[in-house]
Amino acid sequence: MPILLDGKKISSQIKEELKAKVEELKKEGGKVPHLSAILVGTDGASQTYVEAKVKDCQEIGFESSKLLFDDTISEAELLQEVDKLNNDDRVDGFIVQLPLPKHIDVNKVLNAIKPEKDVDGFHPVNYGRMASNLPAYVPATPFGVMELIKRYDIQTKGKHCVVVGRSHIVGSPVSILMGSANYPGDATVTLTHRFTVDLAKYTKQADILIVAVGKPGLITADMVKNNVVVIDVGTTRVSDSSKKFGFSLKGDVLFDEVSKKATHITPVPGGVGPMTRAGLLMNTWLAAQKEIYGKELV
Ligand SMILES: Nc1nc(=O)c2c([nH]1)NC[C@@H]1CN(c3ccc(C(=O)N[C@@H](CCC(=O)O)C(=O)O)cc3)C=[N+]21
Repeated sequence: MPILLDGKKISSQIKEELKAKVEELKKEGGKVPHLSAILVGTDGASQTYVEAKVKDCQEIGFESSKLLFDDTISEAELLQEVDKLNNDDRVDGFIVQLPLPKHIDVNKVLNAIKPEKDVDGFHPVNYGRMASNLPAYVPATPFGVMELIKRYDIQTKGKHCVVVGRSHIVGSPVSILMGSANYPGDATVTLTHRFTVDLAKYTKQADILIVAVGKPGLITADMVKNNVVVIDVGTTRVSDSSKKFGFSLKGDVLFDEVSKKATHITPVPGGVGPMTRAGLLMNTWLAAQKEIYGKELV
């Protein structure tokens, strides 16, 4: 049986570590980190995620706040709210929960966030710094993937890492990080996406397979080789009447069959999802300590 990459356990460890740091900081009379979230509309998954973030903050002693807006809010009004948070000294970092309603230009909103407070790491300045191997906020999900690899001591140097999905939030940054001159990194990276012809041809070559598409069951056992490390970033809600809330979470990988060939694999739920939340907390800590931007000119 493969080793389960237990994101729930590792994220709890990270939260304990941050909690200890907050307690230390309080003793020294320092300012407690404050994370804020903007949520537009009533998308179920987004609400759940923002609630979870508030709970995480409470658990480790961070301050948090959420700003809720109707999905009729105009782009101009939302940009004003972003600016308020940019200029609010009490707030160390904030996120604008995605997706946004169609009438709002996502890039305009993300670009309006001060890079110093962009704890999601979605601003082009943070993306560019990350790609240049400069201090930057790494987006929460890529952070979670890297941290799982690190804490399970998985070797990446010289390995063939195949990434499926090229989103700006997961696939692209993960491919940059895995190919970078760091640990985790130093891998040979293949980035595949919706126009890749014969996906299986590539996934079969993977020593490390990272899948971030959002299509349940995309990766089957015949698409991987033996002894592969599998990281499944997909968390799609699929209706399931046997479940309390009427849905279950499904990854992009058919866990039961693929796990038979893997040395390490993430479960869904309980894999990358909780690590994403830990990544956001970590970035908020870095923002409050001014670790990324405080000590140099941007
Ligand atoms: N500005 C912004 N930043 C984000 O980071 C962001 C976003 N918008 N929009 C939506 C996606 C999705 N996302 C998840 C976070 C945690 C879990 C998570 O904790 N999942 C748990 C299960 C949670 C449950 O039971 O529903 C798990 O996989 O075990 C999942 C998905 C963050 N996102």
